[in-house]
Amino acid sequence: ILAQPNEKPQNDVQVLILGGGVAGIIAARSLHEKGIDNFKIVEARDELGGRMKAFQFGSPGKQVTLELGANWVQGTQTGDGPANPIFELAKKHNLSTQVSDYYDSMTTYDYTGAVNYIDTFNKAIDAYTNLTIVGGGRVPNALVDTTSRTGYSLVGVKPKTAQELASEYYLFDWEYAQTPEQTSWIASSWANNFTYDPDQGGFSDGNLLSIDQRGFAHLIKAEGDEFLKPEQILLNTTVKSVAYSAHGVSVTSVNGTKITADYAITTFSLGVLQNDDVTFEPSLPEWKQEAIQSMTMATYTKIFLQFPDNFWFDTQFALYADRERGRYPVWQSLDVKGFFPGSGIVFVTVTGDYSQRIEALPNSQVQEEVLGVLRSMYPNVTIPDPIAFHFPRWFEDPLYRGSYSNWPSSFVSDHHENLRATLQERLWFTGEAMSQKYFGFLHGAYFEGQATGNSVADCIHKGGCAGLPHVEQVHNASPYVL
Ligand SMILES: Cc1cc2nc3c(=O)[nH]c(=O)nc-3n(C[C@H](O)[C@H](O)[C@H](O)COP(=O)(O)OP(=O)(O)OC[C@H]3O[C@@H](n4cnc5c(N)ncnc54)[C@H](O)[C@@H]3O)c2cc1C
Repeated sequence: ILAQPNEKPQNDVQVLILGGGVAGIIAARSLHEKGIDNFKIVEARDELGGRMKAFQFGSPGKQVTLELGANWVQGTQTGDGPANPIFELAKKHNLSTQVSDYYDSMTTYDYTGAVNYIDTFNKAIDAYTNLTIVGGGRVPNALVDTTSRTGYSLVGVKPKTAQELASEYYLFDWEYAQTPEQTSWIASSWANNFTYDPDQGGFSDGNLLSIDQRGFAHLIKAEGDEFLKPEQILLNTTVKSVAYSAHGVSVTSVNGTKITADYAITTFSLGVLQNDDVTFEPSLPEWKQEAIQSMTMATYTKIFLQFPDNFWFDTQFALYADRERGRYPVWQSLDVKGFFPGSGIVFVTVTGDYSQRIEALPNSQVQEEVLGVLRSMYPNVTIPDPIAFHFPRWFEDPLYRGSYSNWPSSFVSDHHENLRATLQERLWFTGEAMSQKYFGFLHGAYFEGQATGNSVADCIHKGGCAGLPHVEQVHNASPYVL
């Protein structure tokens, strides 16, 4: 039977929220707060939280709950200034955290062993601060973006030695998960200033590490428990395709379930969108694809080791300067006061291309390389085999394809607008990668989820809306002329 021309098709729900991470849950909360409860969150995994993902680590009897993904509340609050909403959720849900002392609890090493180069390290802190101030200062003058490497050079910083390069790495790559060459000067300065610099509208320069044994994701799960009903959550359901038109959306899962809705909000990571892990019908327009492929999905990898006994530094952090920049550089002890004393756990972080490299290797080879670095750091200690060893492969994981987004200097404001833009007035895009000020961060996912949830609710209340606009073609400010 053909539908009558004016008959409005009945959809299963008003809004489908695709993905149950921070952005999805906060989008749902915003809908709920505006009186829209006819929504469903569709999540591939068996739990909510997304990239807030805990696991049990350690040999039997010595196990601790640690975080494979997000671990820090980055920027908290200064006085009664703006607060990081993740900090507020951590307080509200009594999350157990510890102050992470990035700058003053540091021991330095290079490939010859323990070497004190704290002076070099402190100079790198000043260089980075200067980089972000001058980078932010380009915005009011409408100066063109460049890479952060260009920025460093323009503020007179040209690291050369292994110790200088490791110090730079700690300030830069360890945050953005990519090199200064791969990263926008303006966008990285903004992300830094709006998060860490209260003088620029940021929260604070404090960082809290979650040590909560319910997992860091407890804060977002507990928030969800306050308003989500069981019928609003569909777990263990991997979305395969999303069909969209001016009349609504239809979502099909890998096991064939089909759900229709008036609106859909996708929260898939940038990596998932880039890799066609979910397909769209019709395929995404050229301007949307250009935006998706022009932003970068970076990777940040924590490699966990547990030893029978602690033989290492007694600070929270250690920096290792290899001959090769980015080779197992940032070490963090959890076997330290306030964290998990007696646990025998230490972890090392790699990022960017180095993360992709180790994901392609067998665990045994990565373990050997890491032990080799420890032997360089401690030439006089006989390093035993670890009793537990683990690292996640975020880049290979088809639900993420990396850890968080990073903004390259070729990604311009119009691309950013197009990344967020609505399709056919029905299909909305949100998540950390869509945040202009806080891409990469949990609070970026939060603010984007909130903004999208509010916009979709307003749209429904108005009986429809155009959604967020796009730019059909992204042009150079002044064209190339032959
Ligand atoms: C290793 C690592 C360290 C980090 N450290 C920090 C930190 O210390 N502090 C900080 O602020 N941020 C950190 N981040 C970033 C932070 O975790 C993210 O910005 C944030 O969690 C993103 O939330 P989201 O809702 O946008 O995306 P996601 O959490 O990715 O949510 C999307 C959801 O979609 C689901 N999904 C994907 N594909 C499908 C499909 N086909 N069908 C159904 N569901 C699907 C996923 O399972 C996921 O639950 C880190 C991330 C990683 C990976």
